[in-house]
Amino acid sequence: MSVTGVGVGVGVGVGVEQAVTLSAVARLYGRGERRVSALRGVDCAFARGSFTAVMGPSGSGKSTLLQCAAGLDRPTSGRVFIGRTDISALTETELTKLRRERIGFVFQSFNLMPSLNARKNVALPLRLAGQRPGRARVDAALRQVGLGDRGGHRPAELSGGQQQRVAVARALISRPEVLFADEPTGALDTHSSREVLGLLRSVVDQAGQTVVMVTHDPVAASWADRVLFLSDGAVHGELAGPTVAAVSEHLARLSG
Ligand SMILES: Nc1ncnc2c1ncn2[C@@H]1O[C@H](COP(=O)(O)OP(=O)(O)OP(=O)(O)O)[C@@H](O)[C@H]1O
Repeated sequence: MSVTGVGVGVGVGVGVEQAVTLSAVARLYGRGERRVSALRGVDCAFARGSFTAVMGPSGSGKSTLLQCAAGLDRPTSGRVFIGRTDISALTETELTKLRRERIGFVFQSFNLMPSLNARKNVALPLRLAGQRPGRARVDAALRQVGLGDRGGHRPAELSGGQQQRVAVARALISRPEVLFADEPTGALDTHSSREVLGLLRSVVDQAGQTVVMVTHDPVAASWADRVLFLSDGAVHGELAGPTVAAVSEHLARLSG
């Protein structure tokens, strides 16, 4: 099958070069008069080893797109591929396994377990999958995010930026192909945001993983290779090599 649309190129198929592909993805919520079309037949793809920001006005469908792409939500129609795997065709059990092994997710609110120290938080996804990760592996993940000396600290003993970096280490411990991040810097100050964005950049540049990040912030988006714009549940253009000014201008046009 072939996928067309912004950022994909006419006739480009679901190939090894794409980490994630959405084909005619629609997501309806509610019934009758309360029916909402959060996504209206979105076609897009995210290349392996790329960093994409997804932007758009409030309610344009950004979080829904991320949730469907990450297998956390199911589209009403259309298909989602992680690599060449059609995740729309998987059972819940298969999808859970795929999410554990091939996908990482980072949320705005960190979602760390308050009673566990950083090391235990990072190890948690592997433990839930029935593995017992060695101390060396967990410490290496914490070192990767610059927190090699904070493994024994609980979330309350860490700054917001450090907590988000623990969340990134937790998402990366399974060495996922794709890291999805929904407003990862939304709760952070400028300095901590820069640390987290630098980390996401290095995940792409040094580890060759793929990052897809929803953000409202043109500065955060300027760290990406590409910005994909959504408006009213559909893709409305993209920018390669985004600058803060170009992103702001495009957003103003979409909102205006
Ligand atoms: N569980 C749900 N039930 C009903 N409607 C929903 C649900 N989730 C999202 N929606 C609706 O779908 C549309 C898209 O929502 P979504 O959260 O994807 O937008 P967004 O671009 O991420 O918004 P924001 O920037 O405000 O976070 C909105 O109109 C929203 O109200």
